[in-house]
Amino acid sequence: MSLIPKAELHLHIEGTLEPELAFALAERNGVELPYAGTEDLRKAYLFSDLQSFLDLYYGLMAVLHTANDFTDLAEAYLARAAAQGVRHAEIFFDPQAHTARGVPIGTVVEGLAHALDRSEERHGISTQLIMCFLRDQSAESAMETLDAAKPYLHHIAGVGLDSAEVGHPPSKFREVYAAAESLGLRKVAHAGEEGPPAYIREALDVLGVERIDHGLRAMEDPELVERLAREQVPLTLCPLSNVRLRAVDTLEDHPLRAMMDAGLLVTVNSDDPSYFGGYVGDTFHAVREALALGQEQLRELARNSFRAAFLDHDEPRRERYLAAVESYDFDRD
Ligand SMILES: Nc1ncnc2[nH]cnc12
Ligand SMILES: [Zn+2]
Repeated sequence: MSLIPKAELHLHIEGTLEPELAFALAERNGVELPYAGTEDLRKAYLFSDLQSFLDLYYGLMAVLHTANDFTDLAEAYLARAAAQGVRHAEIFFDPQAHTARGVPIGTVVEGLAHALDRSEERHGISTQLIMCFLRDQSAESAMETLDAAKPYLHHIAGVGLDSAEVGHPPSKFREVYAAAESLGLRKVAHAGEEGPPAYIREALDVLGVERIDHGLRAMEDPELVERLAREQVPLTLCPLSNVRLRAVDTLEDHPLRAMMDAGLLVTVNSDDPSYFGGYVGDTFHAVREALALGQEQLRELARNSFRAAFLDHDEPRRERYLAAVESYDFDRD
């Protein structure tokens, strides 16, 4: 594991649901899970693509009901993240995956916010919350979700776009992103995970996003790479996720190093760490080993994470975090 101070910018809170917590919540809420136990559940974590993961990921959310459940989920993540060197976390959640099951958005946001509000004091991690629209649902549903979130916007920094990518281009969400912008929300979107480079361009040009989540397939389009490098558009890569969801064959084949060499502003993140075999400190360590990255490259990844973070409202904090990256002693790893 690498303890270098870092920001985590691509993390789905529902993807931190560990089997042990899932079973504890199932018992608390009287939910029957279709697995004999935690080991049986873990055995199901063999994915062939994004959709095969999403089916399990949405299914397991059945155990999340009360605000307290969401607090416990976020609290467990923050404790683990702190132990992995995370100093700042911008956390995704999927409101439609809960409202569709009858759990109101207020229950979700207030439950998460309860943990996030005490995160700095308990774990030394500053936090922000990013609400994602499910791109395989309709644009109308996304707009209804934004409307439903209005009483809770003091807890929400931005909007994102996730779920099954292919066939659901960013342009489908033009109006809801415009509405989010007029509410003062920051904008990011998953693009180029399984979808083509054209989706990355659309996310930038049609939605006006400030960061691209994944952006892996940008490497197929040299002109796009040149633009992303010139504009220093942050890409929140998730290498362990890409291996588990078969976007790349092995970690050794991951283009992270090539992307850094091309001058891209890349960050390394865990995506859904409970499902993909590691939290972000584990991910730093894994890419270091697989791609033979040096200390200066790890420092660059950590520096990039704070440069790409939504910390504009508190530049002195960003400077403190960056100073901690520069002075980090790798003997601690
Ligand atoms: N890697 C991923 N891609 C798209 N949607 C997601 N939701 C949770 N993880 C995701
Ligand atoms: Zn993701």
